[in-house]
Amino acid sequence: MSSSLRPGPSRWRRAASIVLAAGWSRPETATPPSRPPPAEGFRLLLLQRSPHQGFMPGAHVFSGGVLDAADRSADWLGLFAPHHGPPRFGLGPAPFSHTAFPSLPDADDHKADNTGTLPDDVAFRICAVREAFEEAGVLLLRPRTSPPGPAPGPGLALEPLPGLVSWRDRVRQDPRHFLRLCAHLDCTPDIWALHNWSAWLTPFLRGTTRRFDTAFFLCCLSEPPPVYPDLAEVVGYQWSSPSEATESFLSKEIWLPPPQFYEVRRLANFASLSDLHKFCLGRALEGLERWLPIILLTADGMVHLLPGDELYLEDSDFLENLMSTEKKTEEIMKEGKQFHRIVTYHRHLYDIHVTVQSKYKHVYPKNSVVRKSHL
Ligand SMILES: CC(C)(COP(=O)(O)O)[C@@H](O)C(=O)NCCC(=O)NCCSC(=O)CC(=O)O
Ligand SMILES: Nc1ncnc2c1ncn2[C@@H]1O[C@H](COP(=O)(O)O)[C@@H](OP(=O)(O)O)[C@H]1O
Ligand SMILES: [Mg+2]
Repeated sequence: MSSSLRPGPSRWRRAASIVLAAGWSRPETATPPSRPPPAEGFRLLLLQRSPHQGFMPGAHVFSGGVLDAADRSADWLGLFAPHHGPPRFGLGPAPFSHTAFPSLPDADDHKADNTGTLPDDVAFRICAVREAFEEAGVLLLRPRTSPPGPAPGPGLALEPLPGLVSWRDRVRQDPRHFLRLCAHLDCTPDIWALHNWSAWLTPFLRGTTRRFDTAFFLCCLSEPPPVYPDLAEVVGYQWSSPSEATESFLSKEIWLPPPQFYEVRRLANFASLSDLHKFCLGRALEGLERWLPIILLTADGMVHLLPGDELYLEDSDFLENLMSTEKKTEEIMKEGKQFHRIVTYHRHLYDIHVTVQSKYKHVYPKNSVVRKSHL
């Protein structure tokens, strides 16, 4: 096995994303009769990125984007008062923090003076809520008069906003308008409905110039809100259960990047929205590991190695490196035992292998089995 070096540290963009899971009671008009109804009682919002995006063009992803200084502004304090404020804004005790591999060179927005700004736990949630509004027109807000603390069950998005298009244009042009929109509606971002779920670093691949350090939050809604793609960054959307999303991916209707595929498969462990919601509440204190996938190029494919896999090396050289081997993927798989990896055979065929125990009370996906007919 060899490693391949590329000069220069990447510029990391801190970002946030929401996995929006909604209960589903609509008639099954969208499911063709040839397909069985989905096994899971909830669906996930997948947004289709524009083919003109510089990063992951055309991919189906969860809504999300880069943290803006406006998401951390102390101007939010007045809106959260009087019920919520520093240090935790009603988010409950801080989750355990875990020794994180890798440590990153400071993100650009961290180099600025951070005094007087909101804590990360709040700012990333505001970012994720703002991006869901910008990209999908979904408003995850809560009236300022609501009782403090997290809601006991799945929530609801706000009704469609009169003047959506002009508000959205203003927010897209200047994210500071999002605070003004919230003040106008006498609401705050529903930060309490966003549960820590995962955190992914964009893996190193030759030619990848944009890399993200993304916090993924999970948000359960009792029913799917109307979605209005912005038709700029996002050109379409679908609500799919984990099994439907997997099927759409395998049948080449949609393309999912590996981390999003992993999350979809992980969510296939849950039979219902209430199970998923209870699970999120139950592990609120457990904290997260931020994962840097390391790419192993094989003679005929690519493997995304994840922490815990026997080939994964906690070596910061792999922030700017990949591994390569002259062996074929099948040979590499036969040689190993301790797996936490996504094997990519081709653009529309990934296989997840997990033989390690999950950490911090999270769930990992079940092994997925390659159908030889797809190879
Ligand atoms: C939400 C994003 C940060 C997008 O930000 P943008 O809307 O472009 O400002 C999105 O990049 C995201 O969800 N990132 C988290 C994980 C990630 O970076 N995934 C990319 C993986 S690419 C990959 O695995 C290599 C491949 O193409 O096979
Ligand atoms: N009409 C459009 N078509 C394609 N990409 C667009 C677009 N309008 C904005 N974008 C891109 O979407 C990204 C903004 O994403 P977000 O707000 O989710 O972080 C920016 O990419 P860059 O990050 O490359 O500048 C921006 O250039
Ligand atoms: Mg985006």
